[in-house]
Amino acid sequence: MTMSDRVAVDRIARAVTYPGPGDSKYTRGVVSLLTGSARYPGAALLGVNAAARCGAGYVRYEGPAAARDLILLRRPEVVMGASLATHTDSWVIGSGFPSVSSRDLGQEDYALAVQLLASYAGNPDYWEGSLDGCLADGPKDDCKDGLDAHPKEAQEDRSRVRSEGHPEGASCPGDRLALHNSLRHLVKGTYCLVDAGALDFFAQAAANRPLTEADSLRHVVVTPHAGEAASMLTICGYGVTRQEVESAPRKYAKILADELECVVVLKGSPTIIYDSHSSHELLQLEATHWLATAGTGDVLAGLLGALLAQNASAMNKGDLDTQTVAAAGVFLHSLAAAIAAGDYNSQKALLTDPTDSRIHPMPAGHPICAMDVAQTLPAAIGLVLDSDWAALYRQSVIDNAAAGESDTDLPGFLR
Ligand SMILES: NC(=O)C1=CN([C@@H]2O[C@H](COP(=O)(O)OP(=O)(O)OC[C@H]3O[C@@H](n4cnc5c(N)ncnc54)[C@H](OP(=O)(O)O)[C@@H]3O)[C@@H](O)[C@H]2O)[C@@H](O)CC1
Ligand SMILES: Nc1ncnc2c1ncn2[C@@H]1O[C@H](COP(=O)(O)OP(=O)(O)O)[C@@H](O)[C@H]1O
Repeated sequence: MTMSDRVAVDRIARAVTYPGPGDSKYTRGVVSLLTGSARYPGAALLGVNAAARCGAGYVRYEGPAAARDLILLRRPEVVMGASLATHTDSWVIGSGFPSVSSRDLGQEDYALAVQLLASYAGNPDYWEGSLDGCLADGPKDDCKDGLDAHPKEAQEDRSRVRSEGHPEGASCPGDRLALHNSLRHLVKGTYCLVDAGALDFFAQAAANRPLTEADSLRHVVVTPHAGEAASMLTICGYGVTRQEVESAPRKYAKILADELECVVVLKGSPTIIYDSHSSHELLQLEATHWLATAGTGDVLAGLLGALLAQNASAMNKGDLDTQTVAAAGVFLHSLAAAIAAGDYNSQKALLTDPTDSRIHPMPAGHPICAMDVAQTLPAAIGLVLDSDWAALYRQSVIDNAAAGESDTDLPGFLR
């Protein structure tokens, strides 16, 4: 039976965190975005902007020169270059891709995309067929910093990937097996947000996965809109149109999540966040409709990637689940849009109980563009951190510390 709940601040506050004195840029979440294309460089800027503005410790970018130039002008804090060899807690793949093809992405980014997507799809062998005819060089060697922040085992995996390179560099079967194993291991401790032009490739790899590999899918969140969900469902063997998904989004979010065994964020109004592992459905009903404008999905992808990175260690310890983190991203996206648009109805509905009859209609705001949503993310995060629910959560952290844990884990303001 499907359990259903509204996405509300009490549910998601746990995934929105303060930095503490023990934090560094590495512990606050390293997110790597493989996004944008010569055709859609703007999508890359929107995603890195969102990731940087919502508190990731470190944002890396990999993509075409047009997007890199644009990003460096607007967000100089973003570090250029990301590969299998670099330390990362999460990947964002696909916003601004027309498709996953060497023609659209260039050979190196194509090779990186297929290896990552196939591995996260629980089908690490799938990339071999996809790379046929693509003469990829070894992974880029220009981004080795940050390795010390990960455990020794993961460092060894990255070193192996570096020295053995892409599949073409690993010619004998033993090398390939070792590389496969390293890729499998790398994707297990990290998270992946799959969006836009990477969704079909991911669905294809996941639909053909061997049953033994389903675990890596637990680390994946996919963010289709109705048209993209219809295409993914068709790949999974359901002949579904966009109109059918739009008319029954809850039904199709569940089918897609169950097929792929990952968290599905089916975007629209409402947005549905479905987790096949818990059979739990979360609904975001109160987003301002000013959000319906080009590029806001790219902002959501960057924001979700950053939240996955920030919460990776809590999720790996089992203290937090991927669906809650995904719901936190959708909530913050809606709240940031409501703030940007001056839509006080939406803001109040998000932060209080919408069935409360004391809520009176208020100004419904004005148009926004996607970059405005990225700009107001810090304010949205501040509101969540100031909410009663965040206070309650902080109190539970204090109580746990008082029950025997060291207070060095507490953020400074709590000690
Ligand atoms: N600034 C940038 O760089 C931006 C880059 N972006 C990037 O662009 C890429 C493409 O993503 P996307 O979502 O724009 O197009 P996609 O899903 O391929 O649909 C294509 C066609 O499907 C139709 N159609 C779909 N939905 C419909 C509907 N509800 N109602 C009616 N028709 C609908 C419609 O075609 P029609 O049916 O009219 O022939 C439409 O032309 C992706 O990588 C994304 O990240 C964008 O984020 C924007 C900002
Ligand atoms: N009518 C609406 N009301 C509220 N939010 C909406 C509405 N329509 C779309 N959205 C939201 O806007 C965003 C659009 O994302 P997407 O379709 O991927 O656009 P793009 O690819 O142009 O970035 C999603 O977060 C979606 O949930």
